Formats: sequence, structure tokens, C-alpha cells
Amino acid sequence: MIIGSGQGGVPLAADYAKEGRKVVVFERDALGGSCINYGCTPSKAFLAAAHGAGRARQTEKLGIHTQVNVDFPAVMERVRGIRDRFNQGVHKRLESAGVRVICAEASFVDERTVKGGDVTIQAPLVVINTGTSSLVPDLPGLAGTPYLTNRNFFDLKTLPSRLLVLGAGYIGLELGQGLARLGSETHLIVRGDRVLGQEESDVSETLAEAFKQDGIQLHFGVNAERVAYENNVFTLSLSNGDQLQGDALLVVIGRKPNTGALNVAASGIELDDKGFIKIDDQFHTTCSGVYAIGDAAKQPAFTHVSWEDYRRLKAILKGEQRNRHDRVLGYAVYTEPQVGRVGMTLEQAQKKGMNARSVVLPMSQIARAIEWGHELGFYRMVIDTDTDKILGATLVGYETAELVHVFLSLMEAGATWQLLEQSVHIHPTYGEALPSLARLLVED
Ligand SMILES: Cc1cc2nc3c(=O)[nH]c(=O)nc-3n(C[C@H](O)[C@H](O)[C@H](O)COP(=O)(O)OP(=O)(O)OC[C@H]3O[C@@H](n4cnc5c(N)ncnc54)[C@H](O)[C@@H]3O)c2cc1C
Ligand SMILES: NC(=O)c1ccc[n+]([C@@H]2O[C@H](COP(=O)([O-])OP(=O)(O)OC[C@H]3O[C@@H](n4cnc5c(N)ncnc54)[C@H](O)[C@@H]3O)[C@@H](O)[C@H]2O)c1
Repeated sequence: MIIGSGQGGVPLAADYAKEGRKVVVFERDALGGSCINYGCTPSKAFLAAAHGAGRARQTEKLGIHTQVNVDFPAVMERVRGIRDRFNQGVHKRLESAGVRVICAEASFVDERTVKGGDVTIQAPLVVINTGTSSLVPDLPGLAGTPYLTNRNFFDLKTLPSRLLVLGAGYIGLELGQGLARLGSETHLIVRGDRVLGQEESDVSETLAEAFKQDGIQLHFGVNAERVAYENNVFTLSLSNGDQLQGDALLVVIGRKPNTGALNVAASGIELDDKGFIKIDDQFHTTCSGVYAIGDAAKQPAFTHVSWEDYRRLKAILKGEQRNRHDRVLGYAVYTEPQVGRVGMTLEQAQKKGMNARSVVLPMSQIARAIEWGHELGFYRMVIDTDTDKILGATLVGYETAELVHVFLSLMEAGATWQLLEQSVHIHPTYGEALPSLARLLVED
């Protein structure tokens, strides 16, 4: 039995059903979970249009004068079309594998026994893959207003002429920059003193500079205190006394686990103080036979992690000696410039007591970046000076979500920085800057 058709649950259900097992999936909302329906897929299809508009405007510095006309309804129709296609794909996948899908919210009534709608089922193996939902602050005046979250954002039909974004993490930056590039006058309300606060400070500074170039107004070090909504206009009162007005308010301050409806206590499953499911290194919950994967189990909240959880869990259930930690974690932020990250930062490595050092190459010194006019950003690599192994990388620049895979593979292979330095990469590419980055260690 699988509860929630998230990124790991769907392939697990399909695989097991194809092996001839009886598999049931409970899903209370759209099949395929948040990634397909209101996460990665629609947001990246949306950003394709937004960055298309942004890139077109930036050709100005190449001597090309463009006029950008945004057909917002067409942009969003395309986004919804892609989302629907992916969603249909999940339906077909589960159906053709022979999985029984029950469209209902599931909750435990006993050990490994679940009720959803009018169906009650007990199974020897239960996997929880229920993901997360938007965290909404207890902000006076907010409840009952038509504020946006990632859940209803992709249903937008008209471009808000003024947008207020509360929260400067992944979603706020991606969708906020996206709407700004499509033409919304955008205000980003940042609680701390930098955007994407969990990353290195030069990442935040570079993104803040890019956002200013896009005309986004950044408000640092302020809290939202009150919301008013009158005549279709939001008024947000900030802790510094400012009041901002917008036609849309996007609230993206983080996520909360979808565990409230599960009644986990009936099956002896423990949650942590934030409501995430407690699991051991093998994804096992505190109830025998019940496992949890993905965001709800407090794994790093990325689709590729949830998907990889499924592969690991399957291997573990087959008796292989795997655990949930032995992997190189990579991720990306799809702003422009992008942030491609993998492994440890210098600070993280040093905190672990490792002898680590880093080298940095600014984009302004990379031939390809100068030729293409992408001079904002940098490439950084962190190495272990005892073993020469590559520990991590931070790449801020054009399409670095792709480029960072060079480091991901090298790190999976346990490679040293000398291997990268010796590689002859093609000229002129962004990729050729990676051996150049390693060469900074030789020259030092
Ligand atoms: C706007 C946005 C953009 C994102 N972009 C990216 C990206 O570019 N790259 C990336 O790697 N990650 C991205 N993510 C994160 C990614 O979507 C999640 O990490 C990923 O979906 C993994 O989630 P999951 O498998 O844990 O569960 P989910 O995909 O969240 O699925 C959980 C499912 O369980 C269902 N459910 C919950 N409770 C119950 C219940 N009691 N009974 C029945 N069903 C239930 C839910 O309805 C849902 O369908 C993004 C997220 C958001 C919100
Ligand atoms: N490119 C990607 O892979 C991608 C894209 C989108 C989302 N995601 C995943 O989804 C997760 C959730 O994204 P998110 O943007 O909702 O969360 P987040 O944790 O990335 O960012 C939330 C931001 O809101 C701020 N905040 C918190 N409380 C606040 C308050 N009361 N007022 C103002 N600001 C406040 C935080 O300081 C933080 O900067 C991410 O952590 C990521 O794992 C991934």
C-alpha cells in the first residue's frame, strides 16, 4: 500500500505491480503529486517563457533591439497543457501496471491498516509518500483573501500588474523573477538580510544584483505585519512602517509535511516536533512494515531525492545493504543566473573538521561568458587538501543546473581535482572553465 502518489511512490507502485504484487495507491488530490501538478513541471514550463522574455530583453547589450510582447494567457495555457500531459502520463503508467488507485484521503485506523473514502485495507508493506504543502503564516488579514501559493499560481489567467512576494527562498525567487520578467512590477519581501539565506553569501549577492537588473524591488530585513484586501488590491504593512500595494500577493515562506490527516498514532508511527515522519537510515518508521520516503520524511525536498528514495527503499527491501545517506546531493535554483550546487560548501566541510579549501573563478574571466554577455556569477570548487578529492561546487551563471553534473559525476566516482585539471574541455564553452578552476590550485 502506498499513501500519496509522490515522486517515489508512483514508480514503486508501478514496479511492484509489474512484478505481480497486489498494489494499492491512495491519493487525495491530483495524481503525480506536487512536482507534476503544482511544483517542478509547471514552474519550469512557466520559467521557460519568463526567461525567454528576460533573455530577449538582454540581447540589447549584444546590439540587438527587441520589443517583448507577452501573451500571458497563452503562456499559462501552455503551462497547464504540459502539466495536464504529465498528469495523464501518471494515470496511464499506474493503470497499465495494474495498480489499484483509490482517490481518497487516507488515514490509519490500526497498524498497517488504512481507511480512505469507504475503503479500508490492511497491507504487510505500507509506504508513506505524502509530501508537503504551503506553510501559511498567521498574518492578520491574510485569511480569506485570494492570495497565491504554488497551489493556485498556475491557474492565473491575467498578469498581475503589481506583485508582492512574501518569502525569498526557492519558490519566491523563481516565480517572483518569472512574473517580473513577464512584466509585473515586483516587490520581494525578505525577512533577513539576504535572499536564499541558506546558501553562501556571494550567491545571495549575485542573485540580488540580477534581480535589481530585472527591476525587482528588494525589501531587506522586514517582516510583514498585516494584510488588507480591498477593491482587488492587497496592502501589505511592513515592520519598518512601509506599506506596499499589489494586485497579487504570493505567499511562499516554506513547507509543512502532509501528515496531519494520516492519524499516524493509530499505527504507532512517530512524528518529529514539526510533524515530519521519523525514519531510520533504511526509511523504516517506528511501526514495523511501514516506511516513509520523500519530503514528508524530511528528506531534502527535491524530486530527484524522492525518486532516488524509491530506488534505495526497493534495494533495501530486497535485502541490499543501502542507506539513505550514501549519495551525493545536487540541486539547482532556476533563477537567471541559475545556481547549481552539489556536495559541501567550504564552511560545511570545515565544520565537519575537514582540511578543506576552495577556489573561485568569476564569470567575467571566462571567455564564453564574455562572448555571450553572461558576466554575472562565478564558479567555486571545494576540495579536501588531505585526499585531493572534490567535496563540492557552487556554480552561479548561465544554465549551471546542467554544468554542475560534471562535478556530481566526478564526486560519485571519488575523483580528485587533478583529474578535472587534466581534462581537456572544448573551447569555447562554459565547461572549459572547470579545468581552469582546478588549475587555480596548481598555480597557487
Ligand atoms: C513550486 C515548486 C517548485 C519545485 N521545483 C522543483 C524543482 O525544480 N526540482 C526539484 O527537484 N524539486 C522541486 N520542487 C520540490 C518537489 O516538488 C518535491 O520535493 C517533490 O515533489 C517530492 O515530493 P514527494 O515525493 O515527497 O511528494 P509529493 O510530490 O508532494 O506528493 C505527495 C502526494 O501525497 C498526497 N497526499 C498527501 N496526504 C495524503 C493522504 N493523507 N492521503 C492520500 N494522499 C495524500 C498529496 O496529495 C500528493 O499528491 C518544487 C516544489 C514546489 C512547490
Ligand atoms: N529548484 C528547485 O529544486 C526547487 C524549486 C522550488 C521549491 N523547491 C523545494 O521546495 C522547498 C520549499 O520552497 P519555499 O520557497 O517555499 O521554501 P524555502 O525554505 O526555500 O524559502 C522560504 C523563505 O521564506 C522565508 N520566510 C519564512 N518565514 C517567513 C515569514 N514569516 N515572512 C517572510 N519570509 C519568511 C525564509 O527565510 C526563506 O527565505 C525548497 O526548500 C526546495 O526544497 C525546489
